[in-house]
Amino acid sequence: MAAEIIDGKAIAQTVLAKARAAASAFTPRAGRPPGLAVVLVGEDPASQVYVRNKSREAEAAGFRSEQHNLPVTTTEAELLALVARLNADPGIDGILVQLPLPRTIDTDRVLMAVDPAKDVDGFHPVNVGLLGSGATARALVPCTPAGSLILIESVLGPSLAGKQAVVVGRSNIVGKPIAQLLLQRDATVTIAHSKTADLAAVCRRADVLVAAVGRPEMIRGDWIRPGAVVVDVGINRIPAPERGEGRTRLVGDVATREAAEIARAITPVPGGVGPMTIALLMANTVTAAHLREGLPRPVFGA
Ligand SMILES: NC(=O)C1=CN([C@@H]2O[C@H](COP(=O)(O)OP(=O)(O)OC[C@H]3O[C@@H](n4cnc5c(N)ncnc54)[C@H](OP(=O)(O)O)[C@@H]3O)[C@@H](O)[C@H]2O)C=CC1
Ligand SMILES: Nc1nc(=O)c2c([nH]1)NC[C@@H]1CN(c3ccc(C(=O)N[C@@H](CCC(=O)O)C(=O)O)cc3)C=[N+]21
Repeated sequence: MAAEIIDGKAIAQTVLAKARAAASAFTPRAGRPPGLAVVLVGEDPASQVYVRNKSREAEAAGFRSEQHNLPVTTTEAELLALVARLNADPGIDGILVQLPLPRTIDTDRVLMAVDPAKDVDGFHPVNVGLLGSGATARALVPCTPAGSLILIESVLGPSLAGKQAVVVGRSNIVGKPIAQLLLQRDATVTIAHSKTADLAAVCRRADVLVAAVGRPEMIRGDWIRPGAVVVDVGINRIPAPERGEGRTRLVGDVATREAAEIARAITPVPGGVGPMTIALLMANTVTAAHLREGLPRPVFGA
């Protein structure tokens, strides 16, 4: 039996509709729209595409939207000065510094300089700590993990009690926060990584399998537990000579076609987690705006 293909694009649209509605109720109450500033250092073409999509969505949601494109030669001091200016701007609720930053810049120092109340990526240690201690009512939760959870919820509902969840990948921006969210929903969580022995066997235990590795189609069909829900966070651009000379295509970390023979449900790439990430950025910006104005936190889940 073929798996349900979880439609991340459609579910992202429902989140975006809620974010737009919350923004249009917020604007007259606060006397200003929610504001989002996206900062890009350098000219990585993939980052340019993502940043442009983020700014476009922010405008469609009725936000004040700023995009700051800085040259690759920008110093850490210059970037910190921009962050300080955005922190001090009362009309800016969300600050996103696109990663990766050039190697000449200390990423942690920049992420720690963002006002935690404006940290719509959820990368500041204050928000990491709030998430880890279960204080999610006040935390800004990272976009990709929050979006992944909504996709899981669309199949299994809010409770993961009794389920085994396996997250492959332990990065601070994806793997670890996803594991925290799954734990909070009462899943029994395993975090696997490059030093894990017999990864295939670990994955085979998963009722919920999240792949956040960055290795094209590494996770094969026979690693999937029959009936599992599979979330493929990976975004890998690989050569696609069948599409013509020099062409490429996007694939995830899971061999989707193989896995779909075994799984209950699976997210596609593209059209799965990626669109959710952008939608949750808009949701987090509206949330930050409400919290900063002392208004009740809006709800964006399924
Ligand atoms: N859809 C979206 O919106 C987003 C997608 N992504 C994508 O998700 C993927 C992961 O991103 P990110 O977390 O930032 O990546 P990182 O490179 O920071 O982390 C990758 C993780 O995978 C682990 N890993 C690497 N190779 C293996 C292996 N052979 N077996 C098991 N584990 C392995 C690493 O282990 P170790 O810690 O031991 O090195 C590490 O924990 C990428 O493809 C990225 O493009 C990222 C952000 C958003
Ligand atoms: N501070 C910061 N925050 C981030 O959230 C962040 C970041 N830095 N750096 C890079 C990663 C990657 N990321 C993606 C967002 C959207 C898609 C997305 O929309 N993907 C589409 C396809 C897009 C395409 O065709 O290229 C999809 O999967 O359907 C993908 C990846 C956010 N990231």
